[in-house]
This record gives sequence, C-alpha cells and structure tokens, in this order.
Amino acid sequence: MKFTRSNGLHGEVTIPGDKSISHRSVMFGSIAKGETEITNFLQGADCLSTISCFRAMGIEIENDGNRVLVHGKGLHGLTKPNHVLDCGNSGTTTRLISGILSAQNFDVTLTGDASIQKRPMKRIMDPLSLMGADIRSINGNGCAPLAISGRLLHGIHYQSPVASAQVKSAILLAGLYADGETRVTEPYVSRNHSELMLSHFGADVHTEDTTAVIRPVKELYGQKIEVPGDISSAAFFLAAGLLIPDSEILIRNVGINPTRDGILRICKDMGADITLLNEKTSGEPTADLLVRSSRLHGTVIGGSVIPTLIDELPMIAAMACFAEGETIIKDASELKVKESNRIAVMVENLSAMGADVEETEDGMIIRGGKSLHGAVIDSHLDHRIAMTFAITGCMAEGETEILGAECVNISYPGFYDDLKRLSK
Ligand SMILES: O=C(O)C1=C[C@@H](OP(=O)(O)O)[C@@H](O)[C@H](O)C1
Ligand SMILES: C=C(OP(=O)(O)O)C(=O)O
Repeated sequence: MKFTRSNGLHGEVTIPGDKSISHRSVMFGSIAKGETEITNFLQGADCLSTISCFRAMGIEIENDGNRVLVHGKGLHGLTKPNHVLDCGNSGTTTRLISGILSAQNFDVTLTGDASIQKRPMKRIMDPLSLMGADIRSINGNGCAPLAISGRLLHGIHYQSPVASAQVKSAILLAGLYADGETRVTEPYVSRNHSELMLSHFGADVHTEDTTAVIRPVKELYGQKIEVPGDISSAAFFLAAGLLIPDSEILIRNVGINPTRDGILRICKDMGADITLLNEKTSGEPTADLLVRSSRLHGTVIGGSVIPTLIDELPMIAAMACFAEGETIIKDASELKVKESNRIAVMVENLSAMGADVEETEDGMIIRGGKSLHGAVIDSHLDHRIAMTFAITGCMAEGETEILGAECVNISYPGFYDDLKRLSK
C-alpha cells in the first residue's frame, strides 16, 4: 500500500473497541456463570483468536460483528478442546489463557503464528510453575507451543521483574482458582483492565500501590460490557492530527484509563493542542479528543510512564522526528519482545526515510526537525509498525510504500478507510 503527503485531516473518527478490554470480556465471560453481553467488541484478528479458543473449549459465543454474546459456564465449565488451541498473533491471548488453563481438569497444547512462537513465555511459565502449574515449552526454548496440564494451584506473592499486564493478568487468573491469596507486585503499574473487570464480574480483587491482590471466589457472574475505543489505535490519528499542517479532528469515545493515557501526557509535554471533551468516568473512563495541528518539541520518556504508552511508542518515536530538538526514549526494552523488535524496526525504517535516530540499549534517541522522504517500509507484519508508517508517509516528501500493510487487521481492520476519509 502507498502513501503520499496529506494536505490536512478534517472531520470525526470513532475508534474501534479496545483490544485489551475486548479480550478480557470474552475470557472472563466464558468462565463466569450466565450471559455476558459485549458491545463495541473489537473485531480484530487477535480478539477473534480469543473467541475461537473459548469456543473450542465448549463455550457458545455469538458474534454479529459488533455485539458479542458469551454464554458462560462458570469457573469450572470449560471442556478439553479436541485440537491444539491457536492464539494466532496474540500475546495477550497466549499469556492470559495460560493462567486459566493451568487450573483446569484437562491438558491442552496452545500455539500461534511464527511471531508468537518467538515471544517469551518463560515470564508466565515461571510464576505459574511456582503456583504449582504444569506448563512447559514443547521445544524447550521458553516459547510457544506450550503444553499445559491443569493442576490444583496455590497462592503466591510474585515480584514480577517486568511491568507487564499480561504477566500480572495470567497470575491473577490462576489466582482465581488457587487455594489462598495471590499477590503480584510490579516495578511500575501496568494497565489495570483485568483488576477492574474481574471486580465487576464479582471477583475478590484489589490493588495496594503497585501490587494486585486476588482471593478465590466460588463463581464469577456474567455482565454487560461496553468496550471503549482503543487509545492505542487512536494514537495514530492523534499523531496525524498534531503533525499534518492544517488539521483539526475529533476522535470519539477514546478510553483514557490512567494506566493507558501516557501518550496524552507526553503529547502535552511536547506542546500538543489536545482538548478532552465529553469526559465520562463510570467504569473505564472515556473522552472525545479534539486535536489540532501543533508545533512540537522534544522530551524525555522513561520510567513509570512507559507501561502506560508501551504500544504507542512506535508512533511517538516517529512523531519525535517532526518535533524541534531531541527526544530520548528509555526504559523501554519491552519493545524488543513485541510482534517485532520495535526498537530495531523503528530505527531501520525511520533511518530509511532520512530521520536522525539512534538505537540505544533500552530505547532510542531521536533528533527531530529533519524533513523525511518516502521509502519502502518493511512492516515485519507488525500492525503497530504498519500504521505508524502509514501516518509517517502522510508527512514525508514523495511516496512511501508499506510492505505487509494488511497486518493492521490484528487491531484495527478499518484503519486505511478511516485515514482516507479524514484526508478528504
Ligand atoms: O494486557 C494486555 O492486554 C496488553 C499488555 C501489553 O503487553 P505486556 O503485558 O507484555 O506489556 C501490551 O503491549 C499489549 O498490547 C496488550
Ligand atoms: C503487543 C501487542 O499485542 P500482543 O502482546 O497481545 O500480541 C500490541 O498489540 O501491540
């Protein structure tokens, strides 16, 4: 797919449902008693992988393309699948489902695509094993495919070496089935959608600073879930609205949970003109974002803000190329173990467009203010990379071609249509 310089974005866009919240609504709905009705469910390939895994374990799930109805069978209602569970490209599916599967009364094998088979699973295998789980990497390399035999689990207090909501959530889900209290302490707080939604479903869960605590309950109960728009998807239009001259766009119904809103804080630091309208605070907080073209300046991004904008960092790095001065991204080694090595791939592709960017041990240094030119961009089949360079291509001189552009289906199937509509 090819992109050229845009003359400004105008109008409104409603961002599709949040990927993290969509996954969790199907997972928790499946192990709750009764119906869970989910509206604005993200119809991206990752969330469809989660639906197919739970269908394979005997859960009836209706999906009409927006609303999803899960006929949950309770904490002990899953049945042994008659094939290997396929988590596709989704780290969230693989890791969270492993926490649930560790406590079932059957054994199962799960795997995913070539990218999933390279992503680190030891980070969940270690704590789940400490809880008594029987979980192993079939190829002995710490990656999927994973073989899991359900066991009786016990509670632990786990000090996680990484701030990862997937690790935390896998442990909390196993903790739902354990014989006592389970605690997970993180170096910094990661997204808290599991804690919020589990509590809504009737779990005994709370947080103490950077520690999440769960105690077993007899059952969870089906709920109605309205999924907010995904701020990680909104990030691409946020950046486009700020950077493409003469733009003004309204991005509707964006989830602004404080464990996810780091990009808003960083954009403000960089001098962005963003106004929050129509803020709602019940359940997961949301707002409409009014974004106007702005002159940005460089900043330093590191420490506790990193988990709150981890998936937005590719777009932020590209944004920094158009800001005045230097931007330093640090403490972001987690970028290396996503769908691609997002530090190496960003540096490779931004350099191909003429940016002044340097790879560091745990991030990047970007010296902004140089104009970029079009290039052939290898997305490495990473959806965030493809969308980042579609937007960057709209700000560069000449033509940018994205290879593997269709991978945006993982998290934002209508992305190119929305971009085209706003560009008119
Ligand atoms: O819990 C989740 O839904 C997610 C957590 C993050 O991963 P980590 O937990 O590996 O940081 C994020 O990058 C991913 O897109 C979704
Ligand atoms: C890292 C991501 O997702 P996952 O870990 O679920 O594959 C992402 O969507 O950027």
